[in-house]
Amino acid sequence: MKFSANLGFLWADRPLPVAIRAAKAAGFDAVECHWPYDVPADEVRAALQETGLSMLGLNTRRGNVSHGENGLSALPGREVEARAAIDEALAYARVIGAGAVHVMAGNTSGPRARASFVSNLLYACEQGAKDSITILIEPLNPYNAPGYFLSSTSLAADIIREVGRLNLKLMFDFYHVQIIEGDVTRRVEHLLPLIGHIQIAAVPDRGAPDHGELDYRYVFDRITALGWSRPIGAEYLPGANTDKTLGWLAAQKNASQKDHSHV
Ligand SMILES: O=C(O)[C@@H](O)C(=O)CO
Ligand SMILES: [Mg+2]
Repeated sequence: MKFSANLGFLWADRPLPVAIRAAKAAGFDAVECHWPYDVPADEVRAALQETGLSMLGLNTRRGNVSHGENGLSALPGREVEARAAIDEALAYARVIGAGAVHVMAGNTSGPRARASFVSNLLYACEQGAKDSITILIEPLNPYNAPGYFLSSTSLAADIIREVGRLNLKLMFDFYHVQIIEGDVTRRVEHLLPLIGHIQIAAVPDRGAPDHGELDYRYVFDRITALGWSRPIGAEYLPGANTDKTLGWLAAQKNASQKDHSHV
């Protein structure tokens, strides 16, 4: 199995280029991030080139975070800002060679919000398709993201079908999906054709994926059996020292080496 370090959480205590090097040293196969915009894209690209890691994805800006905003793309009347955030994310992704942009919906609800989201996603898909960039949408649970528009995988699947673009995909974060809906391994199987990226964390504390109510050894076996071979995003809260939380990664790497030596 392959894993991507989410540098929004892992090694978040250091500048992004340094965190990229730490992920390489720890044995990750790729990296991903949340909002890299304070760091010049050239510096990130240089660290990626030096380590040979790919940045899988990044998020659009959330808007006015101090006022509780958590994305702009489903907010009626905010289309100009939403599209500027999409343009900014796509431009950054192009410079660093990132394959995906997560378009954040925001805190809202109702039919006008849905229409705004669909229209902004169509825009994002059209712009992203020029450089083969995938657009991701991610349901977030109500504890971490109260009032977030995209509140379930079924709503996400409906919207993906309505937008009808091949480069619009679901970000299936086991942490959120377990809290929102449960039944995670049946759900990942059912939604597989729509899924563009998978993320993991322990539930309910969002720590390393080695404890809590989900047994990730079982989850990893199921995902592998379904044919998923792309890196899985480790998006968990490591506390003060990320390097001390990586026992689960070493265990997975050892297990895959043993599987290969038996072939
Ligand atoms: O799960 C999350 O919170 C993230 O994947 C994210 O991109 C938005 O907060
Ligand atoms: Mg996530």
